[in-house]
Amino acid sequence: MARRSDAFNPEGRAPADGEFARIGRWLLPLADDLPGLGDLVPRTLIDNGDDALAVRPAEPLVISMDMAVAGTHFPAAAAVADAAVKALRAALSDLAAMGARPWFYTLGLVLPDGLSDADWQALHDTLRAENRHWQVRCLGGDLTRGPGLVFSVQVHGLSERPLTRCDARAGEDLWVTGTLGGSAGGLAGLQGERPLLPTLQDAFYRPALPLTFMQAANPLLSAAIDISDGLVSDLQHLLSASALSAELLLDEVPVNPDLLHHDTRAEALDRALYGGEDYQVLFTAPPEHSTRLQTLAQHQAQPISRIGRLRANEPDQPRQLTARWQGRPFSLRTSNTGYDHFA
Ligand SMILES: Nc1ncnc2c1ncn2[C@@H]1O[C@H](COP(=O)(O)OP(=O)(O)OP(=O)(O)O)[C@@H](O)[C@H]1O
Ligand SMILES: Cc1ncc(C[n+]2csc(CCOP(=O)(O)O)c2C)c(N)n1
Ligand SMILES: [Mg+2]
Repeated sequence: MARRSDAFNPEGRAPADGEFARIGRWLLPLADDLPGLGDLVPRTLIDNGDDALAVRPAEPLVISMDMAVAGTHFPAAAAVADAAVKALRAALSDLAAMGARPWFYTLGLVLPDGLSDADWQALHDTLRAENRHWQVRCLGGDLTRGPGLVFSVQVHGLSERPLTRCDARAGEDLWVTGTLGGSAGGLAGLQGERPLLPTLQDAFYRPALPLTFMQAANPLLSAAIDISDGLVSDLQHLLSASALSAELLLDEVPVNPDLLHHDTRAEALDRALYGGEDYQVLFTAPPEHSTRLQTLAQHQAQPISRIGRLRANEPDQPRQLTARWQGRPFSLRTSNTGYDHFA
């Protein structure tokens, strides 16, 4: 039975709008049981509210941390609840890439002055809805005041067989989930560079993670990586880790169709290849699994596209990434190594 400290029952000891009261009112309840969580409920030994959490995982624990900073990962003017969803989904996407099932997360929050009760309520309600949607709970975290919004989300997942970036093999197919480029289109809209379509704004703030599909497909796959920096950049991470070359078939790349309201096909393809933050998963699998993968994807209404093939590196040659588009060789900007926070 988990032990729970009642240190956060302020009962007149702490100011009603102080740190402890806010944690008690808005954050601790995010650890509450959710209907339908079933055996995913962590067996906690020491619950949230103490100095630290203690848990006993029944399977290998898969851990990843992601930060989201106002002005860097989302516009400084973003609503706190929108930013929270993006931060949580970006973090959970690493569990999708590992083929792991989410267990719980911990949440570091830096909040600016002047957050209203309505903002807190929206933050709480949104995270509760996210928890229910992804079948996950927030079991702890940290809260401080600072000059702007920062989220630091550490996700904890479970998997008997976490997928890596380094186990792809020559001759296997390259696949990607969902559609690409929508998040970059949404960001361009939010920044006033093009009209803002609600579907693209959603692609930016609320990426549709392939979590369920990746858990079910895990036994059929050899390697995977989530697309945070951009398809070309993240594919190169996978190729480096697996010491392989690849050819991309650009006509098969699932460009978000809503981009075509305002982009040419070439502009939309560019966002799909280099935009990043779609938080879809690029994965590899032997060709003999392709029918099973397509059937599984259909059952789950999860779009997947086969976008290329892996091959061995030429002897004494560096890894190569080539592409074809509309019947012709297409020159990729392979020097585009994705979003670099310090370049
Ligand atoms: N401060 C740090 N201390 C130790 N290791 C770090 C630190 N920052 C990053 N790393 C490690 O570097 C690797 C790459 O980190 P990165 O944040 O780029 O992860 P990613 O999954 O490739 O991208 P994303 O964060 O967009 O999901 C990870 O394995 C991560 O654990
Ligand atoms: C305001 C604003 N400006 C630019 C971007 C674009 N951007 C920021 S981080 C990142 C890669 C993933 O980040 P990380 O490697 O930290 O996980 C990208 C494509 C944005 N989202 N918001
Ligand atoms: Mg990642």
